[in-house]
Amino acid sequence: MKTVITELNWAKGNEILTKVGEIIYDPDLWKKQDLPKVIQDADVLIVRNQTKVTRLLLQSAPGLKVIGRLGVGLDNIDLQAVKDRNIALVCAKNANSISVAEYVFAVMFTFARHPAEATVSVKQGYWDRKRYTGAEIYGKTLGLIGIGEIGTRIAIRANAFGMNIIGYDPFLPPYELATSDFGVKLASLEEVISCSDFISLHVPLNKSTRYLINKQVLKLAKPTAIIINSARGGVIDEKALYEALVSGKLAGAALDVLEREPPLDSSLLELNNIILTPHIAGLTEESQIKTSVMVAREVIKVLNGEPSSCLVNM
Ligand SMILES: NC(=O)C1=CN([C@@H]2O[C@H](COP(=O)(O)OP(=O)(O)OC[C@H]3O[C@@H](n4cnc5c(N)ncnc54)[C@H](O)[C@@H]3O)[C@@H](O)[C@H]2O)C=CC1
Ligand SMILES: O=C(O)CCC(=O)C(=O)O
Repeated sequence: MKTVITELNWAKGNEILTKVGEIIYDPDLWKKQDLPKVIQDADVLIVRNQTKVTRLLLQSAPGLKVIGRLGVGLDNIDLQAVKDRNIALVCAKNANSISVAEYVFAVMFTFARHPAEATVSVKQGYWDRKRYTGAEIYGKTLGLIGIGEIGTRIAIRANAFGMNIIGYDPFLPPYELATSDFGVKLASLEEVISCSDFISLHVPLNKSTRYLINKQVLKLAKPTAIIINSARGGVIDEKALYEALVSGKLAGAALDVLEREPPLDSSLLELNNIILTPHIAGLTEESQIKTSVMVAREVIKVLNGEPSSCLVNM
């Protein structure tokens, strides 16, 4: 069995795969011209979010049986092409949800208390306590757009901090709501945007969510609101976001994901009321060990014809 891993993976997962066959592991392979050649005799292809798994790329791997996704977002994979070829697709369901949830709290607290900025000012010799008067997140309203694996984990934690939680997710199966179990009051997109102090996005990027947060929607937000995007870049219209942040219609944004990664010359880079991180919300040591082991084990299960709870239904 030959497995090709085209992006960064943690050693534990690679060790499991090495025991059952040959592995080619090159964290930069996703951007190399010879990618199609390297995968031509592969049985398994393991990717993260940068490899573009197109119909054309799949054509260069006629014997491909399984694709493993070291994460959960599937927007870099042509799902129809995978289905047409009858290739199994497994993802690391849940493995990075806690890490993303904790990232959301990291940025909410950063906006509420400004620890990094205050550190800079102390190092510069200031002791300006009034300037760094913060705000509590207790009693504030958190609006969740998408209440799946990540959204629910955020809700559980937000409850512990005494936040009010509202959420928009039109695709939740009725039995799951029971979101009251997580303290989420369901509302329309418009209500969530207009009532929230913090708005956090947790939807996949697809046709229904591209530019879900656009100029019209942003107009509804409180001028004091902070928007957090750790889902996918295309979920927010970045031009509209820039205008809202510059004109004071929105107080701030934290973006872990962008339409173009890295952003290079984006006007968002000029802003002071923004936190920008390089797609690391789900990237912790713990989540990545879990991810690498989960994908390796589930890929092997699929190859052995055993059921896998990480198989993507297509
Ligand atoms: N920045 C990072 O490092 C990471 C980013 N992600 C992103 O977060 C996304 C969500 O991850 P999970 O919570 O694990 O996925 P999930 O599939 O468990 O939850 C997604 C939720 O979004 C809802 N949804 C779908 N379309 C919607 C729409 N138009 N409006 C409102 N809700 C909608 C679904 O019903 C579902 O409940 C991933 O697809 C991925 O793109 C995930 C992990 C790490
Ligand atoms: O794939 C990655 O490296 C980041 C995690 C992510 O975005 C995802 O799981 O969808």
